[in-house]
Amino acid sequence: MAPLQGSRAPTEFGGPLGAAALMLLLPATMFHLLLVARSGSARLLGPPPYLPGLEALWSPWALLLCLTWLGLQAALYLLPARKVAEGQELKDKSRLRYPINGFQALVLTALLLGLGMSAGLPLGALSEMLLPLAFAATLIAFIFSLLLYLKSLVVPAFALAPGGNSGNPIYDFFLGRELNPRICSFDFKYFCELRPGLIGWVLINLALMMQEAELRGSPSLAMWLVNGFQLLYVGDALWHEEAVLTTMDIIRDGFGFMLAFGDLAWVPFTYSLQAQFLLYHPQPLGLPMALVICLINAVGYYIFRGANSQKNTFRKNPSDPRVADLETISTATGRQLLVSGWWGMVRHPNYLGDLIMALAWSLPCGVSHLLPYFYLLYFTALLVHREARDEQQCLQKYGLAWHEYCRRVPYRIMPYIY
Ligand SMILES: NC(=O)C1=CN([C@@H]2O[C@H](COP(=O)(O)OP(=O)(O)OC[C@H]3O[C@@H](n4cnc5c(N)ncnc54)[C@H](OP(=O)(O)O)[C@@H]3O)[C@@H](O)[C@H]2O)C=CC1
Ligand SMILES: CC(C)CCC[C@@H](C)[C@H]1CC=C2C3=C(CC[C@@]21C)[C@@]1(C)CC[C@H](O)C(C)(C)[C@@H]1CC3
Repeated sequence: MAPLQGSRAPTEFGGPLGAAALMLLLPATMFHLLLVARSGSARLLGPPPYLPGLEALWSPWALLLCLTWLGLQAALYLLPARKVAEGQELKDKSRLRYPINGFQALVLTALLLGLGMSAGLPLGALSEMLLPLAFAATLIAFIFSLLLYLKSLVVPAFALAPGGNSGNPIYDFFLGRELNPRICSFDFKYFCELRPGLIGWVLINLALMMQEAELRGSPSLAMWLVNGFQLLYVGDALWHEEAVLTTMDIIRDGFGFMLAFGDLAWVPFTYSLQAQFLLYHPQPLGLPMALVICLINAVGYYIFRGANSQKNTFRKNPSDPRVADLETISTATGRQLLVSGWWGMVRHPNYLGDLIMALAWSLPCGVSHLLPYFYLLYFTALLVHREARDEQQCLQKYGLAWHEYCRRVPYRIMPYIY
């Protein structure tokens, strides 16, 4: 077993007790949302319409379907890539290599699906299987996290994540002990972060749209908007796949239950909540309102993409002409911090853009129910918490220079508000 030297006190996410609570609360919330979305009243805050028995949750076919999906995405991951990118420098000064072929996986999945559907594959039927599929995905995430935890016990200390190496098994199981678990060149965390869950999310959305077309003759305008916006988001993530290599999930967090469940179950089954709601609760949406919502999504996307690309370009090459004129602060580490452009507006402009898009994804569902706004509420909490975690890390990394950045750019996410 790897020694626990350098282990940190388990303080994030409320320590071991918080981690244990989240491991129960997150799957329970996901099942609550799935049940409520199809109920007549669709009340986010009320009790679930019924408690499903094991026969409604467990289906060997659903498990087989989930495993086939993971197998297909793993096979697409292993195909030759247009580029192989290097990750950030690790503790032992080495850099891992990652295939950049996520967008190719999305296109190939769409082609395979098109072929399947033209041969009579009833994609809409997937919408009837969401409960057993979510159960199977949760089961897979639990077993997978357990295997990852066991694997982490035999790796050298330098391979452990700074946060999930506290010595408390519950906390470490939740946060993840090993930073970059791999078998040969297959990187489990990088694979799960971007492919099965994100592509699965748009697949579920499409299935819900097909089902709506079957029930009502054609998909509603609201369903088109939700599908279009979220496809753009997923397509964008896979197109800019390399950028994920600098996120805290890849650089700092281990791969444990939080990310395994988040990637494989939470993302596909809760991020598709608006489309689930629309299938069972059709909402009228006029063209002028639809145009306003498209504009809100475009503004959000413009800020999100602009901010993320500006930082990535700057981090890759500060003398790139697109960022060379921006004002910066020097830090003791040799790295610089941007203080003008998007990063001079607030300290997390990318979060602001992401939140504006989240609003645009809920608005097509009208304002009669709170349920479709769950994503916006959850995402606000996630990003506020994430911002606090990142702030702490930047303070540790950059010290006085970070204080100076906070002085120059006082707002975190929303100008003049937060
Ligand atoms: N849809 C979803 O569920 C989720 C989406 N996201 C999205 O993922 C994206 C990535 O988010 P995340 O990884 O949290 O954080 P960021 O992309 O904001 O990265 C934060 C890092 O950027 C660097 N940085 C911060 N300020 C500056 C500056 N002024 N100049 C230069 N570099 C700076 C620091 O790292 P360093 O200095 O080491 O480079 C810091 O640690 C966001 O767009 C977010 O909205 C995130 C979580 C969930
Ligand atoms: C289940 C818990 C509440 C927490 C789980 C969090 C995860 C669901 C998210 C952590 C960071 C994520 C990112 C994306 C998806 C959600 C998770 C995995 C992301 C891939 C979405 C698309 C974006 O363009 C991105 C910037 C690539 C995102 C990276 C972070």
